[in-house]
Amino acid sequence: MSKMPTVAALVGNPNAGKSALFNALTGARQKIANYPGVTVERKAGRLILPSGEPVELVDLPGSYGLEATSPDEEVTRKVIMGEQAGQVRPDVIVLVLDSSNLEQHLVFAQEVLELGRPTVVALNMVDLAERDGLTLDPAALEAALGVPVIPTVAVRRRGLTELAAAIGDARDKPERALDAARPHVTLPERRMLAHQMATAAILSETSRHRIHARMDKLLLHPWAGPPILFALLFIVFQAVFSWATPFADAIDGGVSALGDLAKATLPTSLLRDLLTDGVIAGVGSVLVFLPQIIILFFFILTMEATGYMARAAFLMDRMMAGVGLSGRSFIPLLSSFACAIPGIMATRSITDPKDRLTTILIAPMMTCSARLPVYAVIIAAFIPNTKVGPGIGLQGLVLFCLYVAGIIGAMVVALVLRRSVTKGAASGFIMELPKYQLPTVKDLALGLWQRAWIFLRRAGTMIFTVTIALWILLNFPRAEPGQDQVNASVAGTLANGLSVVLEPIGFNRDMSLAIIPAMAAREVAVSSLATTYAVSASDDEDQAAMALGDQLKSRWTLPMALAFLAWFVFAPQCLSTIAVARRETNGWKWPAFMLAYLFALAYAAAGVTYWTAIAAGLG
Ligand SMILES: Nc1nc2c(ncn2[C@@H]2O[C@H](COP(=O)(O)OP(=O)(O)OP(=O)(O)O)[C@@H](O)[C@H]2O)c(=O)[nH]1
Ligand SMILES: [Mg+2]
Repeated sequence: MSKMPTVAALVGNPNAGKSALFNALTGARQKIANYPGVTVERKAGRLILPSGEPVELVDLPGSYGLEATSPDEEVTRKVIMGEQAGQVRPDVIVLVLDSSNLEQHLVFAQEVLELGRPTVVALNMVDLAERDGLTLDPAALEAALGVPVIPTVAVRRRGLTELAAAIGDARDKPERALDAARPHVTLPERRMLAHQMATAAILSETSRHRIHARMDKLLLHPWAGPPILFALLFIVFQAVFSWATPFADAIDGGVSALGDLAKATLPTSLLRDLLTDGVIAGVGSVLVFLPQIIILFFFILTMEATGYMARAAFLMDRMMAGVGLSGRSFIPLLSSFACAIPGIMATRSITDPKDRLTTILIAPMMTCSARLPVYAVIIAAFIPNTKVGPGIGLQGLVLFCLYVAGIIGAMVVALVLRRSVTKGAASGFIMELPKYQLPTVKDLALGLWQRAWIFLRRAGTMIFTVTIALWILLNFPRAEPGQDQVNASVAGTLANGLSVVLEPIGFNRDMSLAIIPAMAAREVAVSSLATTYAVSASDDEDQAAMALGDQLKSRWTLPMALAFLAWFVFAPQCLSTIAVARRETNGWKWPAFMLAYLFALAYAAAGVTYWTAIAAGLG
């Protein structure tokens, strides 16, 4: 009797080791081509069973579920269902699981097994599980899954003969009958089941592995996990203020000493003013925030290195799903806390185009580190350094709230966008969780140094240039005697024009002036305020001696300051972000949309803040 050769397909999560198994099982007998109509590679090869019979083995792209979210996953689903052009339906499914990530891989495994097709499980990477201190019991897993489970180490060719034999046996078995009346299983239920099966399959475990598993149990707990994450972030923002103070004071002292030295040694001239009011006052006012930036990144890098960050993404997945996004958006959004540019670039890992677009559009609302100096200078000047509870400073609390305001704003916008301009179904998401690790001092120091260097380079180039340009625009044309220099200048004229629009939301001339150069880099808002006040006070020795914070206090009211903060939570301040958004979305349409909606939000937020504060009697 002649019949078609048996077809078996390798199915599993990404990185389960499917391709490694495929190579080991088929050796050089491979054919690579594209599936018709898509750019997904079709890899097929010949596997010889122990009986000598040939089997066509197909290597499929990794997948997290049968509800496909990317072209790759779509091919995998279609091949399994027998719907893919150019591929007959496989007779046997070889489900590849990573033993060291068993619980996560068992989620998709359940979906595949529910199809009731002849299936063999390759429990791959048992070497890695053992390295992590975990010994699994294939028999227990076999009992739980109801199909043969063969331990393998693809890269060392362990278990291959057994796997081939099991494929042959499975082919000869009838399809498993399924209970048709079984209710639909939800993703959380699958996760729960996966957890139970994975736990039951553990034969022995070292104490370290057990501790890590316990940590996961707590940190990833659906109720306990989010408050822990929240508390941790809260501590971070408290630390940004309280730890940085002595260092910031030292830098501040150094900068003013340098300014005094320049004033004392150089003859009075416009050039001396450029050096003291422009360069030293402007760049110095931004430099003061180096300690806070370093502290913020110390926490971010530590969370990454220890493996906690991926777990935070995992926790956030459910919340993100609530606004129509997935955990895949979490890492890009989190990177946007450093800077929206790498954040927007990181959205390339999001497979669904509408998910990706939404993530790009909301990324600028994550508080980037360049906004920290603006927040910090205003908070330090207007929010009293008092305690609102044991160990909780009001200043850190306000900073925390500003970050949260950005996040909530982003989530609301995502929700609205996903129901309107970027409508589409939400994609499920499961992520590999890295091992817990202690961060090495060397990596941490290197990471911090890189961040500090980026900040210093910006201060030395972009902020330096913009500050000088602004100083020139503030000093020319020269004022008549008795007239305010800033009002007479080009910059002042521009700002006075702009403040007609911004006055209703509480902005004065100097605030309007500050947000123009801040389009280059947000920190420049601080340096331009410093430069503006240095220029306008240079005739008055008493005023000139005042620190920026005192200047702000004497010229702004509390509602104005709060409105300025609210503006910076939402405003699309930096041109590089717009440029990256253009590049990543291939056109001006979406960046233009982003600019428009962010400006509208910023205007509304500042206005509401201002008038609420006035109504509350804060002014
Ligand atoms: N230590 C060890 N490494 C393995 C084993 N199997 C695969 N690997 C390695 O794991 C990595 C991922 O393996 P792949 O075969 O590319 O995984 P895949 O399932 O084809 O991944 P996708 O094609 O992305 O879905 C590679 O670096 C392999 O060398 C194993 O049993 N033990
Ligand atoms: Mg592969």
